[in-house]
Amino acid sequence: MRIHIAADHAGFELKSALVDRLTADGHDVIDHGAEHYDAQDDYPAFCLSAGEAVVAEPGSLGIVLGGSGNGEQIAANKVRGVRAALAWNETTARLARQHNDANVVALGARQHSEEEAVTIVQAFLAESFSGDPRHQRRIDQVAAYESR
Ligand SMILES: O=C(CO)[C@H](O)[C@H](O)COP(=O)(O)O
Repeated sequence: MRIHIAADHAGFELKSALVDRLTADGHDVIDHGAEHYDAQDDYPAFCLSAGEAVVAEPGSLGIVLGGSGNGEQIAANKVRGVRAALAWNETTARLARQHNDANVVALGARQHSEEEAVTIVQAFLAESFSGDPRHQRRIDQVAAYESR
């Protein structure tokens, strides 16, 4: 699967670990920065770039990383067509796909061990949208608002 990943300084180390792990899992991972560790960098441009790439390439998924994942989720969700979910355990990661058809997952690198974060991301990537009409209806309502 094609995966677009992005992180600021707080998620930088986890991003490197995820690029290695997900590539080893057979995914095609595109890194949208940060390219280097810079303790003063800002997350929006990286997350917006990953979000735009996900929307431009249907079927791909995105991962945005920061200290909490909150700002990264907020930024990614500004891209029309992005449904970014903040996942904080395997269940919320799976539900983001099953119920919300999330195409981007946000994670707080300061909230998890590396192993925990990898497991959460792998759970997100392995899950599919249920296609249940009640979930689709709700997603469509949000999309209708977004396209006004
Ligand atoms: O999680 C984040 C945004 O939601 C950022 O990674 C976090 O705010 C960065 O903090 P600092 O500049 O103090 O390292």
